[in-house]
Amino acid sequence: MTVSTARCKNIMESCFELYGMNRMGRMVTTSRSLFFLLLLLLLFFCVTLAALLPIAAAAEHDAVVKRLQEYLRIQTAHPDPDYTLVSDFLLSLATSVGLEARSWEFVKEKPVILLSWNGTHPSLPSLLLNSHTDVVPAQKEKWIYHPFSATQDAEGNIYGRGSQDTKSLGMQYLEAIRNLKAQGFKPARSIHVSFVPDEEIGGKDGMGAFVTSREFQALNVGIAMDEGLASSEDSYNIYFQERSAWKLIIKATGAPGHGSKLYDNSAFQNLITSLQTIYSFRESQIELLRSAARLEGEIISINNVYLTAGTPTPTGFVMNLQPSEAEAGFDIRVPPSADLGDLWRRIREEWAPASCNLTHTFTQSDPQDKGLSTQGTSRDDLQPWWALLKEAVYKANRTLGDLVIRPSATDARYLRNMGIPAFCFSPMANTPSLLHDHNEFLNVAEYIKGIAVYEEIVRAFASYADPVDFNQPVHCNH
Ligand code: MET
Ligand SMILES: [Zn+2]
Ligand SMILES: [Zn+2]
Repeated sequence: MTVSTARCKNIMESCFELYGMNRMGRMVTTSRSLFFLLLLLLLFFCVTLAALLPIAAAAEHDAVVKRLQEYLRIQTAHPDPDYTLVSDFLLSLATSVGLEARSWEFVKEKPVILLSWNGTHPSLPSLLLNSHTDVVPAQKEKWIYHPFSATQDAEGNIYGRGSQDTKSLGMQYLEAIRNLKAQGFKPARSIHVSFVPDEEIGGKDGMGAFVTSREFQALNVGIAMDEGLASSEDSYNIYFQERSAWKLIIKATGAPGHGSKLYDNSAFQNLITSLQTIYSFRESQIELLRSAARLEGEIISINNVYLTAGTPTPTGFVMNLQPSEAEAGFDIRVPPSADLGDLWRRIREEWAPASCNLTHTFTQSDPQDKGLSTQGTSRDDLQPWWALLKEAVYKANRTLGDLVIRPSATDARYLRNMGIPAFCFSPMANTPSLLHDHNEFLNVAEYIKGIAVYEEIVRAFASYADPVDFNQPVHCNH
């Protein structure tokens, strides 16, 4: 036998051994061959898993997107929101996530839905995650896609009324909880996810009715999260107070007359005198913004939302008649620090003085609401939650801006008015703020990152045990 033949034989023997066979073809159970067999099996298992995992992840991703789209497709715009469909949708989601579901009509046909995950230490004050189910109307002819189609474009942007305000947030809460459950997390505090109606029309019959109920009291809410605003930058916006919304109507009366006649004290002249004073005040506030002396939540904004006057005909207006009445509607936003006495005086004496035949009324936001919404959670009330929140967002590899005053209103004002600290935070960064605008959208990747952020927040808040509230050891499932 030559050297090369001998080597060849040895190699063949090794190969047979590898497959557990000797030269006679009988099975030989050597520990080496068993090891290799197991290694092969393991390799097969890993390859199969590696092939299947992305398929499962893609299916899960699709399911997450579908749930958001389904919610966005429910028509909940005022004046005719379909709260019945929303209730059915949310109650069925509660079952799939494994949450206890309750629904109350504190006001008929305006359901408040509450989905709860009971904590291991239910005596601890609970965490409330709030969003609203209603949306503002949308002019479909001004949108690229139908505002209730929830169309996803090639870049992954999902268009829909409510995609920022606030259907995405409601779904992110539930997706985060779904994931935490899958990870085996056990909250120490109970977590309640509320879906309330009518926020966009003042919230009186929604959160307003809910916070004054016995059912709400029984929840013993210690900390709440509500809607924030998208940030066009890399860091998220976060709010701890908000401006209150006043809805002012100014009416002018004046002498009617022929369209050709020039005279003083026409209704339009009186209204325009008022508008000039208002617009010069408005300019002073814009200047504070321009010069960066104040942030948007720190100035008083006033904007016209309608103007009405004239004598209508079936095809337009009578064109040679000066009307005896003219009216303007305004949206005013008032920061908590504003001198309310001064604003009242301004309205009475400068914007709608009786001497110019002007009168004013308020709609939707009543004087009580002004008192209510100017009360904010102080920075002190927000400890330890603010520290926990910052850490949670950091853990999710995202960044958070400073705590500031939100320019527009939310239902959090009802909670703060009950003494409950509340943050307004929607995890939407690198996103233009398009709430109430045409073509409201949210990118799906940003939406999914937001779920991870809320996972960390819920984990941190629900695990936190204040020694004052609680003197037994809490199992914190970090
Ligand atoms: N969130 C809406 C807004 O700020 C409705 C608030 S009602 C006071 O306009
Ligand atoms: Zn909103
Ligand atoms: Zn809104």
